[in-house]
Amino acid sequence: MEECYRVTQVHRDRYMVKNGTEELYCVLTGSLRYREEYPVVGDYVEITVNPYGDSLIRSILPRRTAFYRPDRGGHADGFAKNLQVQPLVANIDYVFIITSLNHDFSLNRIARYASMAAAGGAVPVAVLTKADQCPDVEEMEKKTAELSSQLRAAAVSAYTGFGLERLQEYFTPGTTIALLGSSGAGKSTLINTLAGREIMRTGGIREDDSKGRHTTTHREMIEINGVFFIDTPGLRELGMIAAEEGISGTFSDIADLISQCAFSDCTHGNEPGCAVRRALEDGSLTSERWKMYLRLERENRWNKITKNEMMMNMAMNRRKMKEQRKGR
Ligand SMILES: Nc1nc2c(ncn2[C@@H]2O[C@H](COP(=O)(O)OP(=O)(O)OP(=O)(O)O)[C@@H](O)[C@H]2O)c(=O)[nH]1
Ligand SMILES: [Zn+2]
Repeated sequence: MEECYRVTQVHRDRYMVKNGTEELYCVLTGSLRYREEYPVVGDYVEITVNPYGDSLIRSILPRRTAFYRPDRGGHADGFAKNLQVQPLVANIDYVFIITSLNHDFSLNRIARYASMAAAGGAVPVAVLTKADQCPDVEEMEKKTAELSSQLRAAAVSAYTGFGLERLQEYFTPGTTIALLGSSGAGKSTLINTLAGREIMRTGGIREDDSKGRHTTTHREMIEINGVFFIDTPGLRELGMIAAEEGISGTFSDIADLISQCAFSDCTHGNEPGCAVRRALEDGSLTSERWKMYLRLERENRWNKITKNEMMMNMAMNRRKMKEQRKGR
């Protein structure tokens, strides 16, 4: 009997799938393994139910949207290509970028996550938590929304209930929401508040740096009143690396300008016919936005270099260890 299920958990080589209230463990068919097609949380899969043991995932249905692992350029070419197209979660409608309105707040990080979300086809929503700890909530929300026309922003407080009603529009049954945010941002508290009960364990926060401890218990996709929330370790481990494609999505205005520069390798310095400089001069591009674009681009490049260096260091260490073993 073949039926359509949704992947709720991914383990080393077993998958938890769910259909309504029925939950099953599955393994992959040989042909999926052969083609290296692996399901991710949120995927819809066709399975053959085995009442006596693990059921069998026969195929993965086409993904409507996905959130992709950020660009890992800098690795060997073939490897990098694989990583670039590797989805972390699938079939999500919204990505909630959860950032607390205390000193951990970073417009840069929100812009980066928003780029990645949009690149995979989902709508990014910046959920600014702990509004009760911030004196100028409206200002922060405005600044956030101004990052990109694709981005929405809502400041909330799970403690006072402030702003929570603004999230209601996302909670129509059948909607899937991926949660992104650093540890301590308030993901679990928000989910528990919405659910009206403790679904995820919340943790205290270290006073010194406002970074939380990793306290969320390992549940990858949970359903609250027909809405699916995805919170996977994969999403949690996301570094601050943004896909270049995503950056040019959020900064599509700047990408347009750059394409209009007279020289294709324009550095936007003193070249004649530089569309970026023209826009900066006539005020259609603010220097603030341009600087933010440059910073993101620089960090992206920096990440690549350090990744590359890291690989080289690892190779060197392996060689050293081998030599030491031989020496002994
Ligand atoms: N002032 C204030 N504190 C909050 C709010 N929401 C959560 N917190 C506190 O922030 C800390 C971290 O919250 P969590 O919900 O555990 O954060 P998390 O993002 O799930 O963290 P991890 O599970 O580590 O990823 C806890 O001490 C919460 O009590 C809020 O709206 N206002
Ligand atoms: Zn230029």
